[in-house]
Amino acid sequence: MKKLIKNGMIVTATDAYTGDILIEHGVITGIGKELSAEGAEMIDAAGCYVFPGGIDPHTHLDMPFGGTVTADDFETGTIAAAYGGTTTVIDFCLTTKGEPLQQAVDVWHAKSESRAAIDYSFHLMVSELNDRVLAELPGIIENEGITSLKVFMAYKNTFQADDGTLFKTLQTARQEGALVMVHAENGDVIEYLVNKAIDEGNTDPIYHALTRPPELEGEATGRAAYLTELTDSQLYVVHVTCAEAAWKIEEARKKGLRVYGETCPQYLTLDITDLEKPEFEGAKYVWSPPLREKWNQEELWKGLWNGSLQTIGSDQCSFNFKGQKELGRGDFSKIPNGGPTIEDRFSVVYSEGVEKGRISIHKFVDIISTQSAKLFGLFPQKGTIALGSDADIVIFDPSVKRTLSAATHHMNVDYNPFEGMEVTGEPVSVLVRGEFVIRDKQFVGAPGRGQYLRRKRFGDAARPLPGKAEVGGGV
Ligand SMILES: NC(=O)NCCC(=O)O
Ligand SMILES: [Zn+2]
Ligand SMILES: [Zn+2]
Repeated sequence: MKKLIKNGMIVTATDAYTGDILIEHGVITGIGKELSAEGAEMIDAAGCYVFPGGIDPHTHLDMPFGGTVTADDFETGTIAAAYGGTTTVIDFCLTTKGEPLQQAVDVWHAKSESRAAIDYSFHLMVSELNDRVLAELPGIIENEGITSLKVFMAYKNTFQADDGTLFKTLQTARQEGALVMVHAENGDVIEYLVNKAIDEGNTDPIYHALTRPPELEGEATGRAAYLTELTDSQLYVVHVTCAEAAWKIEEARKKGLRVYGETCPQYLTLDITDLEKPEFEGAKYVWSPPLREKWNQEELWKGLWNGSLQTIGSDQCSFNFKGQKELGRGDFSKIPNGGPTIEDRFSVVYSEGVEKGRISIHKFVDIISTQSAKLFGLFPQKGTIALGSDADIVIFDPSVKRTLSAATHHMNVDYNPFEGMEVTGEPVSVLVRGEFVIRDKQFVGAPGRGQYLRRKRFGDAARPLPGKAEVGGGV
């Protein structure tokens, strides 16, 4: 059925104007003033912003980690994401050494296809790059449309790959048009510091942060950037937490390298003192890389504003406090790393960023949606409000004031790291491909309605040609 969203303030990464949006067959077919369309359902957006749906480029749903599995799967995670204004997620498909890549991808399809309530895609983890993987990878990129590869430089003895693997992944990505993503921390030195701390009886959650100092994130970020330069490839550094890493990305970009950075709402708002909360509550704030000293937050905001950081990922990786985070009582290294942030990513960044005057509303749209669509080969199908784009839309009321809490969130987890935070603004209704998923703050979608997205290769639209149908992927 046709829909007409009337009188909202339409905001993209570049424009803001009051107008109407016509939706037919899931895509935007009209944008203008005082549009009318026979038989269309009218949706009043007066007093609200009308944003492109949020794109979360970094989630871990239904993921095994640290001897347990994340509390949110593709059903609960994507429903919570939709409540929060996110209409697409890109999740990390894990691989293990020796396993055919297609088998790993099939496992991720099985986790998601009947469960996802919003659209989704996968990045592929590269744990080794031998002849077998080299032979299989081009087919996965082409057939699955998985055009981003993830290399962990930390988590020794589990996910960590060596520098040779990172180097070969960058080379392959250059040839195949893929974007290499790195978790940038020096895993070898961290392993040494963690063992030393435990041996010395330093087992509380705060030691998670103290054994992963910012220099080790900056060092790994710089190393990855040099390898990117050497291979003339492209690099995306996930979850940047600190000035040391942000400055390395800035330096690489000044050299003209294709190096990009993501940060997360938790690094913009929470800090290392949260790990000192009593009664083991500090475990709720264990992420890798860890929360940093507060002054880093303004450096991250500056990086977003000046363009050295491009995107905001949630790094959703939820574990219950009871029974999961508690696995690390008496040994911080056994606390499952990660937290529940998929739902509040959009509103925390809007409220702390736009409402507090740190970024413009266009920059907000850019970092919460548009840049992820561009970097990960989804633009302009996703990431903007334009003729022909999917009607992934958030109707957002900027006048609402509310308090974030586990008591009211929709994630399948028993705490919220932003508990008690006052935010301004709330997604009222959210549409994915023209269908309501959230209507008047209620979930009206269904698990399984989300579609898997095959993505374009990195930089495919660096120069779109007139007469060719497809554009997108350009940055
Ligand atoms: N970030 C985190 O602590 N957990 C999720 C896994 C990862 O992204 O490193
Ligand atoms: Zn990571
Ligand atoms: Zn992650």
